[in-house]
Amino acid sequence: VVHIAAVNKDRSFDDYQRIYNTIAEKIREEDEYDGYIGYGPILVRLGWHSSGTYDKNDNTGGSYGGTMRFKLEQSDGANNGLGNARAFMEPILKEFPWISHGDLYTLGAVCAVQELQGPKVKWRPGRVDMPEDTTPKNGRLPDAANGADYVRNFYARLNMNDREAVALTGAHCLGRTHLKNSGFDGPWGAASNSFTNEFFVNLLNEQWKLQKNKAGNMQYDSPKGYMMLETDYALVQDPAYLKIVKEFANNEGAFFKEFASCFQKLLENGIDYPKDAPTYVFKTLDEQDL
Ligand code: HEM
Ligand SMILES: Nc1c([N+](=O)[O-])cnc2ccccc12
Repeated sequence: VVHIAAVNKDRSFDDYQRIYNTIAEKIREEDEYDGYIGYGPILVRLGWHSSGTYDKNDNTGGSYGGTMRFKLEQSDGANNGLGNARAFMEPILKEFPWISHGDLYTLGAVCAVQELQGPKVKWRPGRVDMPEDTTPKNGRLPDAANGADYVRNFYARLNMNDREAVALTGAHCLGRTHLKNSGFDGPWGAASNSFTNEFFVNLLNEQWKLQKNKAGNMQYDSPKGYMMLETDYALVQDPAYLKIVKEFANNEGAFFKEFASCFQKLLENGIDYPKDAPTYVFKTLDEQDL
């Protein structure tokens, strides 16, 4: 399968910055969502899950076709709860009907990372909505009840190495798990809406206890009420991963640099960009004094 980015000559950087600003202002405005965590984290998850179906072996899945808009993909249990993110995006699609779903879902994720004080993430337009029958089968997204070998294998399918895998999982500094969505619970209090290297600091500094949660699923809990999934904790069980966790815990800049490049790579997996395709770095609201 080949997906060529369609360069829309009628649209400029300003058109996309206007969409960015609309999303960013809506995140700011609707701050009460999910116990005042806000929509940032779930918008990051929407962009990630739109892209996480990619398979490097046959170049299928990924963000290009915007197939997250179809009920088959939405019915994947791993996507439970993302209806809130899609509902957030509905009025944006109405106001800017010219943007593809793939471009919107990935732009929203980049906007959320930047507005939550994360690194600047480069973004390129050109994804084209594909028909429903191109939707990848369910089951391509990862399952949290696994260890390091599974994690390494999963990320390899997305063409991600150890450093990229650790950096991407660092997005678990945002938001939280919800029993009704995934059967995992918490963290309470610690759930944050600012993008930092705290996930790695927590992994190294907290006492973690593997226990059954009230849904009967295994998760790691800490005395402070933090939690880690088994696939999170795998990053300190595997010696190669642990080395990178320590680097990112001690050097937030190194984490930000790696995250910025591999998040863009994740959101663009499977897409061929013509040489005249533009690359955009959006300004935050703060940078525009908005
Ligand atoms: C092995 C890989 C991964 C697994 C098994 C995993 C699993 C999960 C689970 C079970 C949840 C809780 C969902 C809920 O109950 O609402 C979650 C939340 C989240 N994940 Fe991951 N994840 C993985 C990788 C990633 C990556 C690569 C990113 C982004 C780069 C990411 C971003 C997020 C965010 C932002 C949330 C919070 C969403 C919210 O607060 O509503 N995750 N993840
Ligand atoms: N906030 C989180 C943490 N944490 O340490 O705060 C750990 N793992 C998570 C997994 C999914 C979503 C949020 C998480």
